[in-house]
Parts: sequence; C-alpha cells; structure tokens
Amino acid sequence: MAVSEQDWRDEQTYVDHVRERIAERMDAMEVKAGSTKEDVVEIRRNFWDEVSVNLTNPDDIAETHFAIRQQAEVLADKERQYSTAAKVAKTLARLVENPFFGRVDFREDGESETDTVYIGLGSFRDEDTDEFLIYDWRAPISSLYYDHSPGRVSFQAPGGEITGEMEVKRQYVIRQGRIELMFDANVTIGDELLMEALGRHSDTQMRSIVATIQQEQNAVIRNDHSRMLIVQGAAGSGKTSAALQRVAYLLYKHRGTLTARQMVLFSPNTMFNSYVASVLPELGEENLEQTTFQEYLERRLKRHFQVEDPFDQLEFVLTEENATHYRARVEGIRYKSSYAFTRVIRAYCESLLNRGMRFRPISFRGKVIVSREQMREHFYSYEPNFRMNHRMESMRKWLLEQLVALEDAEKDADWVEDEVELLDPDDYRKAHQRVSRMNAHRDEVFNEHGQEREILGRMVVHRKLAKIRKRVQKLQFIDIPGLYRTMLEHIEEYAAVDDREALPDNWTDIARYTLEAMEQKQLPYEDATPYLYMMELVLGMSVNTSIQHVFIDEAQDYSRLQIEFIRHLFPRARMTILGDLNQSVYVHEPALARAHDLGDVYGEEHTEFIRLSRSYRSTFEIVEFTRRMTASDGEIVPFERHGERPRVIRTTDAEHNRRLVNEVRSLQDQGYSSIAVICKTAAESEKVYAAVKDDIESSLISKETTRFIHGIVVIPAYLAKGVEFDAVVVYDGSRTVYAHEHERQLFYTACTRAMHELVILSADEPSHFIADQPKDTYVLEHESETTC
Ligand SMILES: Nc1ncnc2c1ncn2[C@@H]1O[C@H](COP(=O)(O)OP(=O)(O)OP(=O)(O)O)[C@@H](O)[C@H]1O
Repeated sequence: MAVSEQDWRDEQTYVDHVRERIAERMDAMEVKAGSTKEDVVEIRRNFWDEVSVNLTNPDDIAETHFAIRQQAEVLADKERQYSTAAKVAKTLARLVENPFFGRVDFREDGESETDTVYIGLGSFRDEDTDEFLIYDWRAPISSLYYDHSPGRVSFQAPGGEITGEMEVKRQYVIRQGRIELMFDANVTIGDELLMEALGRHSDTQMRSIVATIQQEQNAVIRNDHSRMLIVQGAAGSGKTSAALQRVAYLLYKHRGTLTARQMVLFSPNTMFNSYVASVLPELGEENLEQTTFQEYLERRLKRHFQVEDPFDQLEFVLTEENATHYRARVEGIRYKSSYAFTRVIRAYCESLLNRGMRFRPISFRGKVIVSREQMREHFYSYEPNFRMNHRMESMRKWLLEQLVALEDAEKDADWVEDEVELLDPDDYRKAHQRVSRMNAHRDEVFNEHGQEREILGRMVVHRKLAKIRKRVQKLQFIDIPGLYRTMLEHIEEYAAVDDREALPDNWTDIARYTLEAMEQKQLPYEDATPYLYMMELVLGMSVNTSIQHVFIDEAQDYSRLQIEFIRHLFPRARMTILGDLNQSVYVHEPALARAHDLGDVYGEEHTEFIRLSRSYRSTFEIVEFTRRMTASDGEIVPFERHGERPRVIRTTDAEHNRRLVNEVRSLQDQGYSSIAVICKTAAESEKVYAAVKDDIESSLISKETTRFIHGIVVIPAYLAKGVEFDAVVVYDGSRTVYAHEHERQLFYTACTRAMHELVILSADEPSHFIADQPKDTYVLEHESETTC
C-alpha cells in the first residue's frame, strides 16, 4: 500500500525526535558511565586502605573478613552498574542509527484511543513523559507485528490475552537516521522488506532477521511452553536464524533469571560457530556457549581412545567403497544408531547386576592386592536389587578401605624404611608435631621415636598409593573397554527377541571392525556414543544442572541415542532441536526420521513439532530445481525472489578445471564475492584447490578450519552444511560422482548453499539427481557450445 508524502514527512519527524532523545540519553549515560568507571578504579586502587586488617585474635579475624567482604560487595555492585550501563550504551548506539523497523497502530477493545507502537532492537522510554518511544521486538505487544495483518488481532500479555483492532502495520528501512524505505503491509511481514533483505550479498557472518521474522518462525522464537521443541524445515527456511533469535527472546523474557551462560548450542563444526557468532551481539545479547557433540565425546573418551570424528567416518563411506569391510562398516553405522542397539546396551548393563561385570585388578609394587575374583565376589555379594550406582559407591568405599589396610600392613616394610630416610625435613617436622600433640595431655612417656617412625612409614605408603586411590575414586577398577568388547561379542544374548531381527546378518564382521580398532586404541565414530552411554550406565551419569536451554542445530546428524544422551547430560534443560532430513548426509539412522517417537523423550504433552516450509535462502529458480531432489518436495515452498535458472555444464575431463576457473571468474564479474566450489570429499577438495589456486585466489576449507572465510572457497559438501554463499559451483555433479542413493542428501546440501546462482559442472553424464529433474528447471550447456 502506498504511503503518502505527508506520512513520510511525519515519520521522518518522529525518527528525528526519537534520535534526539536517544542522543540526550547517550550523553547522560556517558557521564554516568564515566563516573561509575572512576568509582570502580578508585575502589580497586584503595581497596586495602578501606579495610583494616587485624589478625590478632579470632574476633579480629572475623571482623577483618567481614570488612573485606563488604568492600568486595561494594566493588562488585559498581562493576555490575558499569557493565549494565555499557550494555545500555551499546543498545542506544544501535538505536540512534536505526531506531525502529516496524510500527503497528493498535486499539484495544474497550479503549477509545489507538496506541502507536514503534518496534526496534530495544525499548526506549522517554523519562519525562514515561512514554515508550520504541518497543523491544521481543515485548509481548510486538508479536502483533509478526503474527498479524491489519484487522482483528490479539496477543498474549503476561496478564492474559489482549484483543483489539490493528489499524496500521508499517515497515521501514532506516539507515543512519534517514528513512530509506517505508510501506504499509497488509500480509504478514511485507515481501518488499524481505526481498530487500534476501537480495543482499552474503557475509562472513550470519545476520539477525528481527525486522522480517515470519509468522511461522515467530512461533519457534516465542514458544515458551514446550520442554522439547522439534523444528523440521527445508534448507534455508531459517532454522538457525529462528534458533538464535529464540535465544535472544528467551534472554529478554527471562531476564533476571536466565543468562547466556545457562544456554548451550550444539552445532555441526567450529567454522559454523564462527559464522553465527555475531548474531546475538548484534541483538545486544551475549553469546551462548557453542560446542559440537564431537568435542564432548573427545573430552570424555580421550583418556582411553582416539575417537574418530563424523567427517572421517563420512569420508570412509564416500571413498572406500572397495575396502573389504565396507559393507560391514556401513551396516554397522546404521545399526549402531538404531534404537534397537540402544535397547541392547540397556539390557546388557541390566544383566551386569547378575553376572559378567569386568574388573581390573589393583596391583601395588608388582603384587596384586585386590584381584578380579575378589572384586567380582564382593560385587555379587550385594542383594540382587541393589542398583548399579549404589554398588559402585559401595565398591569404591570397600576398595578405599582395602588401601587403608594396606598402609597399615606395609608401613614397616623394608622398602618403606629406605624411603623414610629420603623424606624431607619438613615431613619429619610434621611427624614430630603430630606426636607432640598426641602426647601433650598424657602423663606417661611414650616411645616418641617409634610413634614418629610409624607416622612417617604411613606417610610413605599413603603417598605411594595416591595414584591408585585416585583411580579407585574414579571407578577405574571397572574394565569398561572389556565390557564393551564382551557386549559386541555376545550381542545375541542381550538383544530382546523382538530386536534380534534388527541385528545385521554380518554382525561378526561388524564387531570385528570395532574390536580391531579398539586394539589400536581407536574408537570408530559409530561406537563412540554407544560406548559412552554404556560407560555412564555402569559408572553413573555425569550431569550439568546449570544449563537451562539446549539447542541442537543440524539435528538430522544426531541419532536418537545422542539426543537422549544430551537430555540426560542436562537434566534441567529445555531442548530445541532443529533439522532437515533432506540434509542427512551421514548414513546413520537420524532421530528425526522418527521424529514423532521423540515425543517419549520428555513425554508427548511436553513436546511440540513445528514445520518451516518456506525456503528463503535461495532464489525461486534454485529452490524449484533442488526441492524435487527430496522426498518432501511438496512441503518446500520457494520465496518469490527470482534469478537465473541453475546451469548444468557438461564438460570434458581435459577442459573441466579450465571451465571451473572461467565460471568462477564470470561470477566474480557479476559482482559476487562469496563463491564456493563445492566438492564431494576432502580429498577432491584438496585436488581441486591445488589445480586452481594459481588461477583464482581462493581458500581451502577443511575440518580444521575454525573461521568462516569470505571470498572464494573450495570446500567439501558436508562442511558447507549450515552456511551459505552468493554463488555455488558444484565441482562435478556427474553420475560417476553422485551415483548412490545415500549421496542424494549430500548433493542436495551442496546445491542448497547457493543464494543467487548455482552452476553444476559435470565431467560425465549428469547424475540422475539432476537428470530426473524437469528439464525446464535448469539449463543444460555443453562445453563445446559454450567455451569462451
Ligand atoms: N525471516 C527472514 N528474514 C530475512 N532473512 C531470512 C529470514 N529467514 C531466513 N532468512 C535468511 O535465509 C537464509 C537461511 O537461513 P538459515 O541459515 O537460518 O536457514 P536454515 O534453515 O538453518 O538453513 P539450512 O538448514 O540450509 O542450513 C539466511 O541468509 C537468513 O538470513
């Protein structure tokens, strides 16, 4: 709807007025922040002058302690004031540039006056009139802007639902205080503004989307009742964006009780972390902790094994087809990610209460002091219904007692005698003091020398046993690798009758692959979570109770067991999982494949599913081409932003790399600066990079890359997951490269990274993932016809 010239003038006047008030506040804040900072410096400098330290007697000590605490509290309070002021100052600096992006005029039922609500990145209240000149985009009333068109509307306020009439919904693009675009929208968030946002070139960092959040995304962002929120959405439908704006929303809604440190995001790789790191700071919030599941596995298992990462596992699947154990391994990966295998692990651990627990003997100076048999006997002397965690606690206690008994038994041994001679004078002094204290109130004269000798002897043995004690404390007397091995070797005994069918025929080969790797102190990725799960069931779950919200992005990469594992790890947390089955590049069974079964992780009533079907990243033409590669093409809706149709270029081996260089150059000439040459594997990426690096300035991305790099990159498809580029050149989309069904998702992921242009080179006949598409969704060129 057109906006009149008078409206433009009025709105600009309002912008000017708001900016003036913000600027005044900024000046005032600067003065205040300056004086708070001076206070902080002053208190730090004079900290000890303000505290009188007197340690003469217990009363003085207590008084000194109290004075220090009081002074530390004053300092902490000032520091808090300063950091709050700094945060407000940052928000004001953002608001002065771009005070708001939306407006709704709302008349609440029963009221005669219409409120004009301007919506921006943060709230701003005029302190003289007590009027909100800008509302934070996360305020309850702001949801009107995201959820409704003008007409009858309602929103949820803390006190309940508020209904009324929305008379105007207006959107703005304001840069450095000038309104550049403005229009009235009558359908959700007007396409013009979104078009403007999506038409821009990509960046090294993801941007916030607050001005153009769509209704379906808003449902994800503001969902505050589900314990588990499962978001499934097409490539480019804004899952990651919605997740990050959701973090900002939750931090706003629960300010005072929730901090960024109580939230954690599991992401696909460290490069992705750097890509999304600027969104929350842009929204005026601190970043939440970001990690990868692999980091967690390695942290827990590195003492025992070198844990394979998912990328190496995938490289194996994509490149080692001729290996003798290929089929066994691929089937093993699938089976071990299934829920049937999780049940086997549980059944096995349950059976250990009756038999089969494996122990490591405890030896000291080459002599077994507690044998496996003794431990086994003790372990199985408990009542059968004595649970595993209680047994472990009792075993630990019992073994520590054995060590104390050993101190007693060994203290007079000859080797101890020798070691006593070598003790420090300080140890002698300590032993002497102890003896004096012991004898202080006794009338008889004791053999003080003998007493000291005994203390010193115990000291020697106690110290020698330190390592063993630590191992006992950590329950390292349980042979976890041995247990896992036994479970693999005798799996049929533990698979319930219903689950036996799920067991692959070639299980012996599958087990052998893992056992051989374990011999080499390596753990295949498909075994890492099952192994850790079994370990936790036996030794007790480690938990982190401070985390309140867990976000899992690219959730299609997780098995059901991994999701459950995370749930146990953070027992107090709510979980938001976001994924796209069409991008399941790994061969394991993704938990999302049976998303509705995930309802029982927290219970159906606490679980909600949301589907995002609009795809925003790529042009209409790219989405039309890619969506049919998936099984859910009907659920993927392109956004009406048009561009060129994808081009498939049939090359020859001899001309392939030259054509690649020409294509990249031509894309650069069209003004695209972020261009990805997407290869199938790391090995292919290395080869391509070596071949073209002298002709085009580019960077090779590997799993070790930690920063998202702008410019031209050569990258394996699986590492490009989650990120995007202005233009994508798929290095070789021929049928010899993308031949198998399990490579469909990889190919789809590669193609859907493109925002504006997609080019696919093909050194042979194009893959059937391309050939099966309707011919009018892409342009097929032949090298001979188009060589420039
Ligand atoms: N409401 C929106 N307004 C503006 N841009 C949006 C919106 N939603 C998504 N986008 C843009 O679309 C692109 C894709 O978003 P995002 O990466 O969040 O999608 P995704 O679903 O996580 O994608 P994928 O699964 O393919 O990694 C980003 O450039 C993002 O900024």
